Amino acid sequence: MHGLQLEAVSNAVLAPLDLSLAPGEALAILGPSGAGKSTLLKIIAGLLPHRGRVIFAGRDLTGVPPHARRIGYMSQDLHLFPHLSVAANLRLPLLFSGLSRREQTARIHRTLDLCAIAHRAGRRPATLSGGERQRAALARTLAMRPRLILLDEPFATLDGATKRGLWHELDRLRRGLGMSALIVTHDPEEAAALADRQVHLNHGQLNAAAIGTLRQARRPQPAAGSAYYLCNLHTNYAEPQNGAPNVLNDERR
Ligand SMILES: Nc1ncnc2c1ncn2[C@@H]1O[C@H](COP(=O)(O)OP(=O)(O)OP(=O)(O)O)[C@@H](O)[C@H]1O
Repeated sequence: MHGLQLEAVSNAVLAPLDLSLAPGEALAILGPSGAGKSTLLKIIAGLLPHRGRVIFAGRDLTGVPPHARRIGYMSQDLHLFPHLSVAANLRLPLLFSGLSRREQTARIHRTLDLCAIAHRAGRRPATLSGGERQRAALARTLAMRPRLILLDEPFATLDGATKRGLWHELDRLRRGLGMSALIVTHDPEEAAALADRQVHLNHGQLNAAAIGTLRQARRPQPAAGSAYYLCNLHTNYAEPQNGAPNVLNDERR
């Protein structure tokens, strides 16, 4: 099974960069404002033109529209539709999923439950607190059960206690659903809470010297005989052996 591979990806902001992400692995992207972190996520999500190749699960995504990438993307702005209820916001990505209406409804309720926001299913986003909106946006990102999620400063606007609670829940959910993640953050504590590895981006360039491992014990182990890679080397990993219960095993498709 393959994860994410970026091969010489570049645009006006980013210098050509190579990056690999193993299935089930979470990578934090740190760096100063204007470094190109959001730009990188938007390229992977299919929202910006670029040079080079984005390969996910063995498939070259060149020309593949965002909704067909099976990649969840949550921007800093959340982009919840204000005229729709929380539940209706979750239904939108599912319209492309091939699920029947009944299956969509079951998925929506299950996901709202998982994100502890089911009690706000009928509310419009403007009537929610900041933390509730973040949960709703996260639930929408997870509704289609993407194999990779791209989170751009997901909890930047929240207070410390709310943020820490959500870190824990997101980490549990991500592992339970077996998803990989790229998480843009300015906060080293958030990186440590959510990611297995981190990279630093500066002036559109990956800083290999600052690449580090955050969670040695929880990181997916390299396949026998393969060299552990950091930034520019590609290798195949074995499936993650994190021992986390798969809370949605029956839903993976
Ligand atoms: N639509 C755009 N048109 C022109 N320039 C842009 C556009 N979007 C971003 N940029 C520029 O690209 C550079 C990188 O922006 P990006 O949003 O990727 O940075 P970032 O690392 O995510 O910053 P921050 O941490 O402040 O969110 C910045 O100089 C920014 O001004």
